[in-house]
Amino acid sequence: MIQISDVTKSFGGNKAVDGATFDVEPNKVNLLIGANGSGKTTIINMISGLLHPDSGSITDEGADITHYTPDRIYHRGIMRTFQTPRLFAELSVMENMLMAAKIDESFRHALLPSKWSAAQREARKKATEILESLGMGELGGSLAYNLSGGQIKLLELAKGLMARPRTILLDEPIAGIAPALAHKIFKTIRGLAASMTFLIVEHRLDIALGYSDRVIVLDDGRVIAVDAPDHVLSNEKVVESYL
Ligand SMILES: Nc1ncnc2c1ncn2[C@@H]1O[C@H](COP(=O)(O)OP(=O)(O)OP(=O)(O)O)[C@@H](O)[C@H]1O
Repeated sequence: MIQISDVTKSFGGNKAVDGATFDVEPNKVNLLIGANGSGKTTIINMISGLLHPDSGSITDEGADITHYTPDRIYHRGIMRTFQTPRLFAELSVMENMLMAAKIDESFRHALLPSKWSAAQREARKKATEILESLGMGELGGSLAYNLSGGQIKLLELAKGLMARPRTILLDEPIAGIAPALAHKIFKTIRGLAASMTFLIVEHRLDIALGYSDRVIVLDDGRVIAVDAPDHVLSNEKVVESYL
């Protein structure tokens, strides 16, 4: 479980996150919502090590990761995606997937060509499985710049899964995606939550709530509610601040 405890982060005089405390429960789809500028992405950036809190702490399975660098966070099994996908447009879908593969430490240190090719074969197999599970099995050879907006979002998720994360932080995974594909992305997330933890920032509540287990609501950098998806929209504080 990831625990965010009394975390504060300011940019100049602007308190983006102001004493936020909440848990990211394991094997659940945890949804993080709030108005524009309420601090959601800043929290994702702090959990993934891109930013560090001014005060407060972040723990993962009891370990204090508050000041870990992004690569240490990644090697703990915490993976993130970005609002704007970061792909290599000139490379194929499969090549993008292979770039995201986590090479086992022993292979990195051994530097034996035979081991590298074994690692590559394994990564390619894993990439094929993930692409197929997301209905993108046919697209391995396509150049990333030929993908639709929805397929790009799916590839971003697929790349995230290549590192076999325990926890995955998704920043607006369905922004700008047509409803049918958006539902498909969330259905996939729902299925994966049996063996993985999700913390998802998303504005499209009409879709996201139906696939979430719990909702954390931010207002002006503070957590104002942690509620069940079917109660959150009638929570007075949430209606007042966000809806
Ligand atoms: N690097 C930065 N430098 C200065 N101010 C920042 C920076 N990052 C975020 N902020 C400010 O911190 C506040 C919270 O921003 P953040 O991006 O975390 O909000 P958000 O809830 O993710 O918003 P959105 O829903 O629009 O993505 C905003 O006032 C924003 O302008």
